[in-house]
Amino acid sequence: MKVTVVGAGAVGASCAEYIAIKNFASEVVLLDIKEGYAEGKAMDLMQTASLNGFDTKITGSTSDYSKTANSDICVITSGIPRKPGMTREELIGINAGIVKAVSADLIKHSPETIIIVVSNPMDTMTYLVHKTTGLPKERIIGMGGALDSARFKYRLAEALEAPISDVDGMVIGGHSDKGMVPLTRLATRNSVPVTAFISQERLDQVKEDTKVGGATLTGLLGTSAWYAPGAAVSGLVQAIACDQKKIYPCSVLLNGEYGLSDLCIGVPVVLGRNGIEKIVEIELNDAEKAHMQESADGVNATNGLLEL
Ligand SMILES: NC(=O)C1=CN([C@@H]2O[C@H](COP(=O)(O)OP(=O)(O)OC[C@H]3O[C@@H](n4cnc5c(N)ncnc54)[C@H](O)[C@@H]3O)[C@@H](O)[C@H]2O)C=CC1
Ligand SMILES: O=C([O-])CC(=O)C(=O)O
Repeated sequence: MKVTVVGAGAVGASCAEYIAIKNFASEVVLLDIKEGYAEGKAMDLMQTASLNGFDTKITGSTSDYSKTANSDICVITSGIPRKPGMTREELIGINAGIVKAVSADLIKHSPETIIIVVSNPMDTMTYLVHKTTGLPKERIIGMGGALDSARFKYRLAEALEAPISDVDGMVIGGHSDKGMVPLTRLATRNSVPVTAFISQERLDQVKEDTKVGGATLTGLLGTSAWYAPGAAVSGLVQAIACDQKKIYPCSVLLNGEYGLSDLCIGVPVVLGRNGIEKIVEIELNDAEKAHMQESADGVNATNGLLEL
């Protein structure tokens, strides 16, 4: 199993590290445009192999896509991150050109690959990859919901004063400060609805804290987060590589599911060796449907800024 990660910055390197530590891939190629940077990150990570007990071979490349040839999975993290006070959508001007060029270079050398898009604004970048590569829709996956759901569970556990392993919940919708739809109605603590333990008011606070999870970290760090994003990507990569058939909310091209078409937005999917093996349709209530439609309107507005 060969995995390429484009962008050896904060998220790309974290993602490569978690993939390696989980020890399921034979090879990870890190590629970056900055001379020597990916090679340096790869060497540093390889020097953790004997300490962390993995056999994955990590190599680096400066813009040489021949090194990525025949990758089973390619992850795109190249592009600029936001700074405090910015929205993800403001990154479109620079990141669209990068994502378009990178995805074209990747499929030239790995025509059968599955692409995972991370660069922001992620739902729109995922849509761009669909529009410009023509890869089958099962093989283009945007990562956002896995991360947002992890943050939701963190906030739920905090509010419930419960261990995170006792908590389950999912965030669908767009990966944006306003567009996320944390499904509080379906969140549980060990199969018991969380509303049995906390007030609606506290749950609403959990929902709001989840939606601004990325912005909160950007305010604290001065740039956006990387540990949980890297871990979330590694989860998707592992689900595909190991044919786990796990359900993760991912940004995928919809064709009528959830009453939406011609956009990529977060919905639960089954991930396996073929990429997106099934889109899971949950029965939403009226408020959730309205929130999902608002979220889709936001994603469509950003998609409208693309020069296709
Ligand atoms: N979807 C999600 O949940 C998340 C998305 N992100 C996004 O991921 C992206 C990367 O974030 P960070 O790693 O923190 O940024 P970073 O600045 O640390 O790393 C980005 C890397 O991309 C490289 N790069 C730029 N243009 C390139 C090109 N044409 N080819 C190859 N490499 C190129 C840069 O040299 C840099 O090393 C940002 O757009 C950020 O908003 C970050 C966290 C979560
Ligand atoms: O907040 C950002 O800009 C990066 C990101 O998508 C996240 O951490 O959720």
